[in-house]
Amino acid sequence: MMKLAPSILASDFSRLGEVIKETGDSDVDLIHIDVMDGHFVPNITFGPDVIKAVRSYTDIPFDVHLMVEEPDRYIKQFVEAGADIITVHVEACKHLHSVIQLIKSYGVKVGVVLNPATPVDVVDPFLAELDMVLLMSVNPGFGGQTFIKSTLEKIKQLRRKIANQCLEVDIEVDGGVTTENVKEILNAGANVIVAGSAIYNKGNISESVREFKKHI
Ligand SMILES: O=C(CO)[C@@H](O)[C@H](O)COP(=O)(O)O
Repeated sequence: MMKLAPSILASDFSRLGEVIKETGDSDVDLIHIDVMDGHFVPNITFGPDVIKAVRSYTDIPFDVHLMVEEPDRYIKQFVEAGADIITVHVEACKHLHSVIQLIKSYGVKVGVVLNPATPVDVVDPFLAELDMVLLMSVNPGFGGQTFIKSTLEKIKQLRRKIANQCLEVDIEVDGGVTTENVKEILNAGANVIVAGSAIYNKGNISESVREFKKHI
């Protein structure tokens, strides 16, 4: 089952509440929220207070992608703000397994994120403990970049690992996904698609979602 997670990074921040409502009222499965700290990535976005402020605008699950150094310092705040799934970068955690355990201890879903240069094998020791692996298909920090093609091979490798262990771990792909390449990404084995510019740069959100889904 393919899931669509629009990334609000590309949306109009001056009307964030309405954007969340309009997105939630469209045919989407998750709302992808990019949290950037200006250290792990060279950009700054929003923190838990902003997420808390918009949480009541929809019931659609919030998929919170922490591009933050040592994210364990903030997990509790993001859970309290209303995150349903929290993903952390393997490159940003000093003690990755303890961060996974910490997130699970709050009863929310957990995922790890791999940058384009990080090999898929890093998930081997704890794949069975995860709900999702997010493969970045651009270097994190900004929307509107071009999809890195080598991600397709990483998706296939990861799908094989998940199938070999008979697990039900989602593979999410984030960065440069468009109506032109989404089919190839799904065929490689991804089942959760993040799309920012492809959804929010075209005016009406529901129409963009409907149009995007025609290509799946
Ligand atoms: O996390 C990130 C960027 O760091 C992504 O979520 C982007 O926001 C995706 O945007 P598009 O590439 O779809 O415009």
